[in-house]
Amino acid sequence: MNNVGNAVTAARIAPAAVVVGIDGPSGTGKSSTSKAVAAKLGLRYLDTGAQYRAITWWMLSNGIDVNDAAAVADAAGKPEIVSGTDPSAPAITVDGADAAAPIRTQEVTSAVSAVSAVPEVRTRLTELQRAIAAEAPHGIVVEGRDIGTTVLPDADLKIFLTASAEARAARRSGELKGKEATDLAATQAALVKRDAADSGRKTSPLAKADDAVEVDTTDLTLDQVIECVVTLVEERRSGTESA
Ligand SMILES: Nc1ncnc2c1ncn2[C@@H]1O[C@H](COP(=O)(O)OP(=O)(O)OP(=O)(O)O)[C@@H](O)[C@H]1O
Ligand SMILES: Nc1ccn([C@H]2C[C@H](O)[C@@H](COP(=O)(O)O)O2)c(=O)n1
Repeated sequence: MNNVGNAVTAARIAPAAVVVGIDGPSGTGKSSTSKAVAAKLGLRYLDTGAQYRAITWWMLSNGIDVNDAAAVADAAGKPEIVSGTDPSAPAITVDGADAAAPIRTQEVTSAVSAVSAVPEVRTRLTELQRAIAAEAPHGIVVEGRDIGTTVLPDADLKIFLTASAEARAARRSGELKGKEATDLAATQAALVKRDAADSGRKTSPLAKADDAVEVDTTDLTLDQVIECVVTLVEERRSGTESA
């Protein structure tokens, strides 16, 4: 076969790039599911929550009052945030410094909803997220709170994960065991409070897109959720699913 023939065959065989948005409240399994689905399907992966955490960490490290929306807005353009998109080794740097560990502290978790509610922060990160998604050669799984509604409204597939507050708190407590005291009721209260703040803000709140597929993960294992999403992506790619 000549070069033109090879190129035509390759184009027929290679699946088109696919863009998947996965949203949902905290602890529903977005990160675990997104990473696994991306790895299985050879797609890139973007954790937009890590970006909101990174900008929050920068604000705290630079003495910005995170409850002063005007101060946060003024500083929103200053930090340089770089996200890796390898699902097996997600990375994030702020001004060249590795931010993977510091963005997971309780201090950042408590402050992130206030910083995320500032429109200038959202505009900046939304632009960054769209640019990263546009550059993914075979497609990408992007997880967050507003991917289906705002960041990538034309995504090929939108998933909205849910789970009961009890199940989510139990999952989180399992993660914390041995590291911090695990008070299930306090963990659940903190989750519910952060969800309320994220759902209640004016600019691109946590919400299910009208055309998203809702998956309740309360009684599903992580493997079952991953399998479900992989099947939905494959159906979407082959055009066999009902719209
Ligand atoms: N279906 C499931 N069954 C049991 N445990 C799960 C399930 N899905 C995820 N988990 C576990 O729950 C914890 C939270 O999952 P994960 O971090 O993926 O959630 P998330 O939605 O990304 O949370 P956040 O928005 O707070 O980052 C992890 O320890 C993960 O292993
Ligand atoms: N698209 C997004 C992603 C995240 N956020 C905010 C709201 C969350 O509470 C916070 C941390 O996210 P997590 O690491 O828990 O996924 O970031 C948002 O507003 N929009």
